[in-house]
Amino acid sequence: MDIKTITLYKIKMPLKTPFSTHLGTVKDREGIIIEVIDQEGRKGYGEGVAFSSPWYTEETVETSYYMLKEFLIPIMRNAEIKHPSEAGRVFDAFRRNQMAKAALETALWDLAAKKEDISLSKYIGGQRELIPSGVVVGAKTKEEVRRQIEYYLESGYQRVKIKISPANDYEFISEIRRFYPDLPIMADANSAYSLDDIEHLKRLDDFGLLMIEQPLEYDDIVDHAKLQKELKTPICLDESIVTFNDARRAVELGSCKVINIKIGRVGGLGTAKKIHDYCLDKGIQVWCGGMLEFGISRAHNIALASMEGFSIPGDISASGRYWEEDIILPEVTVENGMIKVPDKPGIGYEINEKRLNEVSTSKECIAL
Ligand SMILES: O=C(O)CCC(=O)c1ccccc1C(=O)O
Ligand SMILES: [Mg+2]
Repeated sequence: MDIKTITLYKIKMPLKTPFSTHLGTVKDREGIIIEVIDQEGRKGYGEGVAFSSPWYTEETVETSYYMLKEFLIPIMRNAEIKHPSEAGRVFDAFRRNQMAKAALETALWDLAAKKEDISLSKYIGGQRELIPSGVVVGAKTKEEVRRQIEYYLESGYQRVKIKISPANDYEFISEIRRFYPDLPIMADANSAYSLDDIEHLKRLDDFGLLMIEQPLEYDDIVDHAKLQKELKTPICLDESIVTFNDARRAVELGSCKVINIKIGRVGGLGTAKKIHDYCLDKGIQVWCGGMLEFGISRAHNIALASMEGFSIPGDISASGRYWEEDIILPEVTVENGMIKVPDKPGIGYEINEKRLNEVSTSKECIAL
């Protein structure tokens, strides 16, 4: 792809409001921004979505940075990648580290679409011009949950996801149902339950949740299959799906009825597309997950969610949901619950250079 240089930025930005799950609270978001430049001066952007500590997956900002610098960028010197769809196979010479791989791979997709002078959405076969948006509430009290939901509904969001655990699930969801009997809600447990909680989880069936996300262990597909047989509420897998074969096996086992696709978690847009195509064929619903991301990953998510199978509103909210000022221009906005898919080349957003520099804690340019 004639790459000349790859620049890695580490950035850090405070969230507008802290985001809590039963696993902890995120106040400041650190991440990696990648800029690839080709011989003709075209620029492609990717974002590393690992967190500062390994609470969601085993990767961190520092481990993905290390992987990028020591292995993924060096292997590009020998591999001669002609199209971004080949990058996944090249990077799979190294085990896992999906978020590091996705950060670089998505930058190549942006660049390749820009070379063809079409939007990334069109480039990957997306069809939607508008995508439905959803918002996630990660709050500590039911009052906070109610206040946030009221605010987001006024802002036009039409689907709400709530973070739950055995300590607050019934309290939070019954409170929401009391005020919003018909609101489409989903609940994300981030592995807060075990099979011992089957009776407890059955009580949630009465609330008519769209789905419950990742109730059991982060690497499980066997116990989820047992649980799905007992629950009316559809199970959606997030953490358990890290590769295409994870998705295939989970579907074959009946571990879930829905899959949350995150580009970072599955190692890139190539695998994300492949999981989408497979699920569309098998009648498994998919939607696009979120990682409290900055604008570049948000833009990649929008392109992905423009594909046919993404019929359920994803965790793709406006830039302003998390940031005082994002690193892209224009920022992502939500109108009547929908996000407009950009039609400009590549990800379709410009980089807000001033903001990027303001929030950068380091910058390193590597020649290829
Ligand atoms: O709005 C978003 O970006 C996020 C949502 C979210 O639920 C999440 C945020 C950070 C880590 C994991 C998850 C998750 O989907 O489990
Ligand atoms: Mg989740």
